[in-house]
Amino acid sequence: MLDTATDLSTLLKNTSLLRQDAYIDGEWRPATSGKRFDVRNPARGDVIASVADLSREELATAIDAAYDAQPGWAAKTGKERAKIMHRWYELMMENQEDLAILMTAEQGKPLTESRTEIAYGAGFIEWFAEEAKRVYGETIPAHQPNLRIQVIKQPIGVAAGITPWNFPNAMIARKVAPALAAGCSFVSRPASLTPLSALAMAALAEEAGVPPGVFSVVPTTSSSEAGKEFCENPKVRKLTFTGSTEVGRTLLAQAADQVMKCSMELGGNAPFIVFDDADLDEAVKGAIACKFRNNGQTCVCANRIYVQEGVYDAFAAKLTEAVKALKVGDGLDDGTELGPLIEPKAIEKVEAHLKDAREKGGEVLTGGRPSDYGAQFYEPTVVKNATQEMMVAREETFGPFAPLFRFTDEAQVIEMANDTIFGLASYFYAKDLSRVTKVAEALEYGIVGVNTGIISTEVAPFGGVKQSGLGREGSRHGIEDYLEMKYICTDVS
Ligand SMILES: NC(=O)C1=CN([C@@H]2O[C@H](COP(=O)(O)OP(=O)(O)OC[C@H]3O[C@@H](n4cnc5c(N)ncnc54)[C@H](OP(=O)(O)O)[C@@H]3O)[C@@H](O)[C@H]2O)C=CC1
Ligand SMILES: O=C(O)[C@H](O)CS(=O)(=O)O
Repeated sequence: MLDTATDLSTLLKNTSLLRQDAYIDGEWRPATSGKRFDVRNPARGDVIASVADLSREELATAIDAAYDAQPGWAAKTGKERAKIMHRWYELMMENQEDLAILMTAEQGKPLTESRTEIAYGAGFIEWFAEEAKRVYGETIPAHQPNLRIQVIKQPIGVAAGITPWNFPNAMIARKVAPALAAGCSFVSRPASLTPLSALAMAALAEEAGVPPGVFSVVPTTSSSEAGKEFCENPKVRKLTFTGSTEVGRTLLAQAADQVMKCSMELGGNAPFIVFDDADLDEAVKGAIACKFRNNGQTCVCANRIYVQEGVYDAFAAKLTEAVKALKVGDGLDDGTELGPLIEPKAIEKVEAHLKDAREKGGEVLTGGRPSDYGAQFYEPTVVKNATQEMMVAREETFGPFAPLFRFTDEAQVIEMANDTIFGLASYFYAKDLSRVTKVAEALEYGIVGVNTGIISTEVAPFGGVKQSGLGREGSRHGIEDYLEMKYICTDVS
């Protein structure tokens, strides 16, 4: 259990990872105003840190530093950037346990999940360290004998990132890694609920030899001011955001004035489909992993579970039994599988979706109430007889609420699954090869998990279609969003 910043540092082997000042241009700085904001442990609500609360003007100084440092960073060879990034990766993994403790302390997820996220985030730094060496151009046979045509790729310049509280390390790593690999500099504004992970990443980047100004972390509670500075400052050429579609729309509108290149990883409403030829035990395991990872607080969590008529009752019974066995508790305690939700409004959203489902015919099979464990805890919940008319079919729950919908055939379930403005992740369990091929092609989503509930990896292109976002993160594609393509036409006559 945690109750003060002092307690948090006593849990760490490397206490230098607990940083509470901003990291700008290679220096650790308090806000000039002296303002600070509290970071609380969501399991008990106790204050565990007090972090510098920067002004918009101070964010501008970080952008100035990024602008000044970027040419020197881009002038290094890809191999030189890769060497520094590899060292950063190594330091993240050497400090994995302390980074995981910091993450669980501020975000609440079980330590096992925090450890996994640190490896996932570090994996992006390792992956893009290698990609730094492979930013290839091309030559094109010219349309006239006296001309030579080249295409080269160059870093876009200063990139700015705004990230959410649910993956406080990996969402930053997924952006800063391709940016630095491409030769860009990066200013990171973490969620005010979870700044400690970002600041610890900066401490390790500094130790790894990332030059001053190339990577800065600017905590502030003025999120809208941060967004405006990033969108309006002419030195920023790239905005990358992960969070809700609502905020994504705001940022895209703000970035339009400068025609700024944007990457958007936004909201989702993932369908999880169980066909009558599925392995039901495997489907239950996949549903548990997909629905309850991070306590349902991920944009790729199953939000709607569709089960074919012939196996509905059997699947509902098996899933309910497995959900009842999930252990709710403090993320720092061994064996915890479901930690707290991040803040009171998250509890309110789960309660709203449950109330609406009950009013529209839903029947609770397990859970359906806050947990006695503590104010921010909720019993994992399964509801049967869910319908498309319910709120959960339109909105992301972002919590431990699993609604079971019935369907009869492929055409019907594909229509229901695609009936949403979102298009990030989708999942289905089936064995028939023809069915698997046709359904995977028919689902209007950027990501399709087939007979698996976990799709997150740095090696694949992560991103959504429709109103779930723009661009892809991870994979060999992820670096393209931080590069500009230049076409050179030379008359050699
Ligand atoms: N596609 C994806 O990969 C992901 C999508 N999401 C989606 O985000 C939502 C939950 O995450 P949540 O963090 O609440 O999402 P929000 O969109 O509310 O917040 C995301 C980040 O944006 C900041 N922010 C909020 N308002 C503004 C603004 N006007 N201008 C600039 N920045 C702003 C927040 O700051 P602060 O919190 O300090 O106010 C936070 O750092 C869900 O809809 C979820 O699906 C979340 C994670 C990943
Ligand atoms: O914030 C999220 O939900 C992440 O994008 C999901 S994942 O990348 O960790 O799967």
